[in-house]
Amino acid sequence: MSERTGQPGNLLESVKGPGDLKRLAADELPVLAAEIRDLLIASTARSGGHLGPNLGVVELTIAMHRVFDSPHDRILWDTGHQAYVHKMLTGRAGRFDTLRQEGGLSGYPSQAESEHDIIENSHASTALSYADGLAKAYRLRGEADRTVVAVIGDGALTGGMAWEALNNIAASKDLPLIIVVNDNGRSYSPTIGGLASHLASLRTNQRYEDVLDFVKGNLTRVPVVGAPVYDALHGVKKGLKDVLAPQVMFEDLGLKYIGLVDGHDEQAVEAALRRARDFRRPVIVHVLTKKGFGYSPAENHDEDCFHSPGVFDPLTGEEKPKPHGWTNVFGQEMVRLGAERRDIVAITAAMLGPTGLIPFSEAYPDRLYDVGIAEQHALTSAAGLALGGLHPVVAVYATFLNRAFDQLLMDVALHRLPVTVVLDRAGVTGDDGASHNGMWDLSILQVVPGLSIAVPRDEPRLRELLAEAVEIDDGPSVVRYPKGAVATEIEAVGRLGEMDVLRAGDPDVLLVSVGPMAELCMEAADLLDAQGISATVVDPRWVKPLDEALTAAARVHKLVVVVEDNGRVGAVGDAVARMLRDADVDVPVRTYGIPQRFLDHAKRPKILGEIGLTSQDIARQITEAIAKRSPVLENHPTR
Ligand SMILES: Cc1ncc(C[n+]2csc(CCOP(=O)(O)OP(=O)(O)O)c2C)c(N)n1
Ligand SMILES: CC(=O)[C@@H](O)[C@H](O)COP(=O)(O)O
Ligand SMILES: [Mg+2]
Repeated sequence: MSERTGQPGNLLESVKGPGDLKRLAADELPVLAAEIRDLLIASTARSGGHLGPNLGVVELTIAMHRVFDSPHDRILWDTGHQAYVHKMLTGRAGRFDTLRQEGGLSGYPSQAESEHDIIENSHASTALSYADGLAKAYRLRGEADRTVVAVIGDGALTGGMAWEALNNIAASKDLPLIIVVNDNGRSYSPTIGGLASHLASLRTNQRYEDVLDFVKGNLTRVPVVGAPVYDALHGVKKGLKDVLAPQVMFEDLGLKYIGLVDGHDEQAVEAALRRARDFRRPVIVHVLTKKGFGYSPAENHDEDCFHSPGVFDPLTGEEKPKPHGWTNVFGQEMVRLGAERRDIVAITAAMLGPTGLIPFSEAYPDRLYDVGIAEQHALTSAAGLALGGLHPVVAVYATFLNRAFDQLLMDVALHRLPVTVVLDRAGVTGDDGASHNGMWDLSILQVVPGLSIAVPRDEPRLRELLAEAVEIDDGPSVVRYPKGAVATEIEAVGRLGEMDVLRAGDPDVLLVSVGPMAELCMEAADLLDAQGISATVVDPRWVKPLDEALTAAARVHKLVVVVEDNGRVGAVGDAVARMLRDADVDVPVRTYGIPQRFLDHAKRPKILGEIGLTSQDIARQITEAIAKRSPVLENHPTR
C-alpha cells in the first residue's frame, strides 16, 4: 500500500482541470485512480467525510470529465456527498487537507469554490429536477449544444422528486440530458423498495447481455447468413431484453436506456457516456458501482460501507469511538417503549443506523419500516398507520423534515393523528454545511395546529419527554435534539407549571432555556450574578404549546430572555413574545438563537461561538439590555 501522505500524487497533482485529464493516455488512468483513492482515504481519515460514496465513483468521475466539457456541459451531483473526486479533477486536489474544515473545502459542491460546481443543497433527489430546468433553459437560450449530466444514486432515486422529474424529462425528447444512475445498491444500508429490486434484477440479469454477446460472437462468424440473423435478433432486442431481463421500466417511460455498465471499468464508462452524449436526447446510463470500492475496510463495512465515517485509522479502518450520543439514548428508549406498547412502530427514511433505530429493528423487525429516501411518504404512511390504530414514531434528521411539512400539516395534524416525529441533528450540525443545519423546525412547526414540541435538555429529559410524546393520542408530537454527545445532566430545583426551574433567582431576568441550551444558560446566570444581576432559569420542556405559567413568571421579572438552537425567526422566542403580548405582559423579551441565514460549514462549537450562542455572549447581551433599560426599570413597578 503506498504511503498515504494526504497530498495528491504526482499524476493527480498534474491535473489542474478537465483539460489536463483529457490529455492523459488511457493507461495512465488506473494510476490516477489509485492516487485519487489514496487522497480520499487520507483526507477523510483525518477529518471524517463521505469516503464510501466517493470511492465508488472514482472511475465514473474520471470518465465523465473526459467525455464532457465542464463547465460548458453541466455536471450535477445529487445530494453532493459523492463530489470529492469531481473536486479533485477540477483543480482542488491540493486543498483536501482542509476538507470540511472552517474556511476549507466544503464536503459538497460549492459555487464559491469552482465554476464546475452548481448544486449546494445536500438534500437528496433534487438533481434530476435541476437538470430538467437547466436543459430547458439552454434549449430556450439557443445553447442546445450544452449537455446536462445528472448523477443520481440508487438511494436518491427512491425519492419522489426524482420521479416527478423523470416524468417531465421523458416528455422532452429533444433535451440533451444524461441521467447517470450510480447504482451501488445502497443508501446507507441496502436500498429498499420495488425500484431497488428492479435495479437489482437488472444487475443480476447479466444473462441478457451474456446471451447477446454469445449470439453476437458465434452468429456473426457464420458466413453470409450469420450477420443478418444477428441483426434480426438484435432488432428484436426489446423483446429479447424483456424475455431475458425484466421489463426495463425506464424505456417504458420513453427514456433511452444504456446499461448495465461496469462503473469501475473507466473505458467502458467512457464508451457508454459517449454513446449517450451522441443521442442528443434524454438517456439513462445505468452504472454499477461498489460503495467503498478499492478500500477493504469500507467494502467490508456491513452497516454502511463507510458512508460517512468519523476520524479513522487509514491503515486499519478502525474508527475513533463516538461518544454516547442523543441518538443512542433515543434508540435505547425506543426498545423500552416498544416492549411496553405494541402499538408503537417506527419509520426511517433510509437512515436506520444514523437515527439509532437498529436496536428497535432487531428487537421488533416487523414493526420497523424503512421507506427509502422518502420523507413525504414517511409522514403520510405514518398517518395511515395511525389511522390503522398504531402509534408511529418517524425518525428523521431535522433538516429533512422540511421536505414533509405539508404531509405533517395536512395528512397528520389536520386529522389530529397520534404520530410522533423525532428530529435528530436539530440545531447547528456544522460540518455538513448550510443545508444540513437543523435550524428550521422550531419555526415552521409553530404554525401547525394541535402539534406539540418537546426539546429535552439532557438524557433523562429525552427519555422522559419521548415517553410523554408517545402518550399524546390526539395529535402529532415532535421531540428534537442535536447531533453528537448528550449534554451534561442538569436536575431541576423546582417546577413552574409543567416547566423545570433550573435556578431560582431574584426577579431581574427570566432566562427561558430551550433544550440543550440549559448548560449555556446556567453558566450565563453565574456570569450575571457576578454583575449583580439575578437570573431565574427555566426549561419549558414542551415549547409548544407554551406553559401559561410562563406568563405569571414573566410578569414579575424585568426582562425575559429566550435562548434556542434554531433560527431566530418565528421560533420559540417569538412564540414567548407573542404569548406575553397577548396576555398584556409588557416585559421586554430578548431572543437569542441562530441568525436567519445560511451558515458556512465548520465544527458546531465554532459556529455556536461565531453566532453568539455562548454563555459569555448571552451574559454580556443581557447585561447591556438591563443597563439600557435600567433608568426605566428602576422606576417601573415590578409587575
Ligand atoms: C432528503 C434527504 N434525506 C436523507 C438524506 C441523508 N442521506 C445522505 S446520502 C444518503 C444515501 C444516498 O444514497 P445514494 O443516493 O444511493 O448515494 P450513495 O451514497 O450510494 O452514492 C442519505 C439517505 C439526504 N441527504 N436527503
Ligand atoms: C449526506 C448526508 O445527508 C448525510 O450522509 C450526512 O452527511 C449525515 O451526517 P451525520 O450523520 O454525520 O450527521
Ligand atoms: Mg447508492
